[in-house]
Amino acid sequence: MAQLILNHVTKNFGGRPAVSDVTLTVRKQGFLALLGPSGCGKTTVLRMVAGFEQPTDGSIEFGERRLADAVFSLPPEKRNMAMVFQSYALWPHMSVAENVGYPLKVRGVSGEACRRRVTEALALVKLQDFAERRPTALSGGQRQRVALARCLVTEPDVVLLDEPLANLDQHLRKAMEETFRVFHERSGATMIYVTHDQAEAMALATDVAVMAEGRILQVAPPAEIYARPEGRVVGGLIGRGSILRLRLPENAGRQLDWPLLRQALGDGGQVRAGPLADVLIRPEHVHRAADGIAMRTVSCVFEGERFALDLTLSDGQRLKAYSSVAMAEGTLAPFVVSGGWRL
Ligand SMILES: Nc1ncnc2c1ncn2[C@@H]1O[C@H](COP(=O)(O)OP(=O)(O)OP(=O)(O)O)[C@@H](O)[C@H]1O
Repeated sequence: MAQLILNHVTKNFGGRPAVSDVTLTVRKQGFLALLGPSGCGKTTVLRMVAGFEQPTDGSIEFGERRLADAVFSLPPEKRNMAMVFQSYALWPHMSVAENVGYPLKVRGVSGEACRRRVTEALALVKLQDFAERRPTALSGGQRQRVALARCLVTEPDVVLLDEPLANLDQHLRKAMEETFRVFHERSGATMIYVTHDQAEAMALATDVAVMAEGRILQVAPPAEIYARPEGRVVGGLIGRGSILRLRLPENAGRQLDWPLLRQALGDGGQVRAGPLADVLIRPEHVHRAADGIAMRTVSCVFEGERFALDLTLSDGQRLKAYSSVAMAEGTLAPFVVSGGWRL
């Protein structure tokens, strides 16, 4: 299977750019999550890949094959791709098996071959016992699994998922994430998954691309983008944390350790001369310890497995932390910050 490549792709609607100069390679059999705030152009990227929109500029290739550019666009049905929407788009008058088999019927596959592929696809999403039901007699999660099975049955090269879990509750989303993971492993398809839920993106993807205002800001594997985000927007969007304005020594690297942070965070900031920088601090790097810097607890919220603290520094900046024990609001206590990342 080939790589999917977007090469300086731009899409304007009525002269206004929805997508600007996007260059992106989705490695073969990769699972790319496209993440970003509402209106940043995620769906437009997906629709251009699927063939429902044509780029205003740039090109889209699948391996050696050009799918689209400003003057040419291969029709969607010739791209061997499948798209899954948040609305499921199932036919209510057909049974689950008929819904799943429909794309095969359109392609002229019938009889035993069709039945076998439908059974296999339903087994993959664990719905083999629901073949004769109507979609209306299924839960939201089951309907989404039917939509996945229908997409899988044609063995597409690329699967495009547009916020497929947006209509499901938190518990079901977790269960469906597992289904997507298995689906990706077994199908071997290249997948692009649009979401504005960063936790979902991190849990599922082999690579995360962050978009804002029509542009790609960073593409990296989940652990990499979490540890080393580029800039305030990505740093603020991925994971939890606080972005502080700190004065750092001229020669500071990007990965900041406690001795350096102690100087930068110390009463009023002991580093006087260096430039001001945005520093991302993850809550799991803030611990209560006797040799730390005094911080005041503003709020303490029980989150089940731990407490989430909101702390203030002496200069008024806020810092998030986790704690295994409750802290009374207003308490002044010493905390160590074991790591930070200069954005
Ligand atoms: N057919 C269209 N005609 C005009 N403008 C459009 C069209 N489709 C999208 N846009 C505009 O392009 C921009 C990007 O929209 P898009 O749907 O790609 O964003 P998104 O990141 O998927 O948002 P959301 O997360 O809310 O679905 C928006 O400003 C939107 O209003």
